[in-house]
Amino acid sequence: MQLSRSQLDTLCGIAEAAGREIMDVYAGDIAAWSKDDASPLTEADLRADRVIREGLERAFPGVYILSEESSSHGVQADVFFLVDPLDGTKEFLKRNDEFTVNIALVVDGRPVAGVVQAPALHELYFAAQGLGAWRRTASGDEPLRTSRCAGDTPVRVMGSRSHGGDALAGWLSRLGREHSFVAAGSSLKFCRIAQGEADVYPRHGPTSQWDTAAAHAVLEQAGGAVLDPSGAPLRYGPGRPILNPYFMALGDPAATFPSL
Ligand SMILES: Nc1ncnc2c1ncn2[C@@H]1O[C@H](COP(=O)(O)O)[C@@H](OP(=O)(O)O)[C@H]1O
Ligand SMILES: [Mg+2]
Repeated sequence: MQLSRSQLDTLCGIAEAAGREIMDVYAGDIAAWSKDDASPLTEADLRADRVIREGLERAFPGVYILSEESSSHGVQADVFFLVDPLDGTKEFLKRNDEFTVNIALVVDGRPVAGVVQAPALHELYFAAQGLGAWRRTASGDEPLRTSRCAGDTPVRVMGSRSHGGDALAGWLSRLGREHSFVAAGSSLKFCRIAQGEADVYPRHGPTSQWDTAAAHAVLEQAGGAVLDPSGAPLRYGPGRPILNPYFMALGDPAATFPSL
């Protein structure tokens, strides 16, 4: 299944509708409670999830949806939507604007299309196989292309605002090259690489499939890659562990960096 341009526009519209729900909650007092894994949940996650599920069911009837906030488990599907209605809930609660709506289409384990919307930043990233990768702002749509990472230039490293730790510090010391470090919440880290503003995002901590799939599609279509510790592209599916392995997202697939 390959999306047409109008189907990709439909996915963008669904993400924007979810973003409006999130911003509605963001405008008021935000009540939060803890999920089983101790991560936070808010009314915004649930409202965005409902809008996305309704939108996808209407536009793509019969296609399975695996969402962080609502899923039937144990389903085997070669074609499915992988959804994180609000990635960066901690950033949302801290009110630093770095949270995103994420919708990916996965076919045979690969994210073939993805939409990442940052409603508070008024940025929309979208991509699909055969249609390229794009960033939409108030100024219009611009095509995304990653940067090449020459060996003699400083490396621009992206990392989590909320999760990092000793493993990241160790990796930076093994990098052995001049570098800058920029923190960002949620899947925006992949998007910054997709738009050529950063080179690499080494993730040494847990993430789930829905945290990465949509932005993975954007980065791949912009010329980058998301690799597991063996150097193979990260893969997705309801039959796989929901937790991703550690990974490295990079703009220049030919660049060499220390292993995770
Ligand atoms: N212990 C853990 N287990 C699983 N996922 C975790 C985790 N700690 C952080 N994450 C994931 O990392 C995401 C945030 O990443 P970052 O810190 O880079 O912004 C969270 O997304 P949510 O906000 O959707 O829960 C969460 O899914
Ligand atoms: Mg998430």
